[in-house]
Amino acid sequence: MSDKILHTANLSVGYKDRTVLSSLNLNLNKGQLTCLLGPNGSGKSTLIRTLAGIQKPLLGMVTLQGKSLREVSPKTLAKQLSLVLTDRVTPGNLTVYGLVSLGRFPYTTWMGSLTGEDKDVIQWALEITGTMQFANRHIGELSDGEKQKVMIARALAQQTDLIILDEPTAHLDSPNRIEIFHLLRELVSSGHRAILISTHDIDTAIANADKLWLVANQSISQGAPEDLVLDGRLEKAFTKEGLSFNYSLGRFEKAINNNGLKVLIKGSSLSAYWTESALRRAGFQPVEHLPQVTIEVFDDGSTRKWILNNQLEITTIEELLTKLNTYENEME
Ligand SMILES: Nc1ncnc2c1ncn2[C@@H]1O[C@H](COP(=O)(O)OP(=O)(O)OP(=O)(O)O)[C@@H](O)[C@H]1O
Repeated sequence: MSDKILHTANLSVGYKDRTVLSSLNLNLNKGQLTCLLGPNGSGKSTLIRTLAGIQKPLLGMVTLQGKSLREVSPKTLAKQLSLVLTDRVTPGNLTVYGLVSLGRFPYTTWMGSLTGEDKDVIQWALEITGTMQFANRHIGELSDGEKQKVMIARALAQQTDLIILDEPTAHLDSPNRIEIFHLLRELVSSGHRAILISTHDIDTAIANADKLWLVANQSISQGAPEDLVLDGRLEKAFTKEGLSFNYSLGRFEKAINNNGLKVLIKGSSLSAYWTESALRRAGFQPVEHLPQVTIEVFDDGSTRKWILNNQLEITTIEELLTKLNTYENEME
């Protein structure tokens, strides 16, 4: 049995008089969480709609479980692929339980009655997504984060090996975003599912995805996040957005024309990491050579201190930044 759940061959996607992405030879594999990253308007939703069979390819083809998507009946498709579209309006008068049970539609009879097995699956979907506690509430009464988890529960109730989510973490706060990514990781860890999500959350995607699909030059580069970081493809894809990738902190930052004080940070503890983060935010330049100021960071797990230019002892990052500002002003 192949590990490939979905495959595209020379696929082009777009609209009648406009190709958005082309030459796409992509794979979604079992046991993998893939994140689709790209700037606004680069074609993520267009690709997702094409992979889900909602929109026709302009060229090439999509293969799902070894069969061309064109030949898969709607009922079979619903047993193989579930789709979560963030901005789709969900009827507020449905209860959470009612919405999640809609996920069982490919399996129920024409009368739509739920069997014991259907009910077990719904129960599992509610439990794993942590939405059981509000099963009887109406969708309209939920927060965005809760609603998003319910939409994922509905997709899970559909029991498909492929789940595609278009921006599932848009509108969510940081803890909820992390929780959703954590849930998606748990879902792929069972080994038989593949999950594709499109997101603007680059840092969380780098930390959690097994693979990235990176929109660049009207096509897509794919690879492990770390490979795309190290060979510079990730940074290149976002340079137009005015972002630069900070390789030591592993995250994107707004590219600034930085003429701040050059600072050498000595130390490799967690405190050194956060010192660098604070210094960059404040406009100082962490450097390896020819510093104007040297900071030694000490951290033995219980006490932290910073020694500025081998003399001045400082106990908080806030105080350190104040001292560096004073130092910089004196030098001008
Ligand atoms: N129905 C349509 N007809 C023609 N062009 C369209 C249509 N829908 C979207 N487009 C265009 O296709 C391009 C890709 O749009 P798409 O929505 O796929 O991008 P996206 O990467 O999902 O964007 P975002 O991150 O902003 O959601 C855009 O230039 C958009 O204007």
